[in-house]
Amino acid sequence: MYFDLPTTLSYVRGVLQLDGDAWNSRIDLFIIPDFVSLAECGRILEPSSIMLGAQDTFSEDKGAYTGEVSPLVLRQAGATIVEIGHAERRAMFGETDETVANKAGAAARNGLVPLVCIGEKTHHSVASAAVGAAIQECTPQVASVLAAVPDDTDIILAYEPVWAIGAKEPADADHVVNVTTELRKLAAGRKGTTRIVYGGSAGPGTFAKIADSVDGLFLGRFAHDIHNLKAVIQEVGRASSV
Ligand SMILES: O=C(CO)COP(=O)(O)O
Repeated sequence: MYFDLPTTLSYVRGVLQLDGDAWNSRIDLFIIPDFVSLAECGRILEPSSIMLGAQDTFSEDKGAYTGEVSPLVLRQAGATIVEIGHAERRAMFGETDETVANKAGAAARNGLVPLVCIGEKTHHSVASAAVGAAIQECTPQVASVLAAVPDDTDIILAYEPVWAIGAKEPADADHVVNVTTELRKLAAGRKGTTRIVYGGSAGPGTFAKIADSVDGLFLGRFAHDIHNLKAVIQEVGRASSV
């Protein structure tokens, strides 16, 4: 909800026009606009390989759930990804691990890639304690989702420590590496791909330091400026080609 409708559409057109060499075929880019803008964004992005996502979904496909948004309709409207359980949904709208898991199952049932946000609420000042506490808090968030989706579903886990969202700086690289390395083990042996992206004040310089343990970034405010977005994509391209 940072953008209004015209701003979203002009932003998406701008991303489409980014220089062709801003990213290479090894980088997947997704944009996740609000529900109302989604279908029009899909039409704009159609000629490109940029993926479209929704910011939430309901857990049922059809029925008496006035005001909710069906994962079936999201798929029909052009979404291929759906974000679930963002920290704001959990904090302000009462979403629990169970709600999130049900939504992830609904996304998978409809052929959408669930992009599930996980992350600890607070940050301990002692680094070693912070890692252990984060793993403890995130483990049930991940486990409940893995139990709710078929084993061959491709999923994305967005590790977003709540305290690092909307902050001045991203989480410390060592913290991200240590936590995501452990969380990745929970998905070992799955048939589907499990990608982990980092979010929370991510920007220039964030990816290179954590590239060994994460597959990408989930950019918020920093990406609102297309030039910033382009700079980060180029940086990710450099870091992932070495
Ligand atoms: O919540 C986020 C992405 O979902 C991160 O937002 P910021 O990068 O603005 O902190």
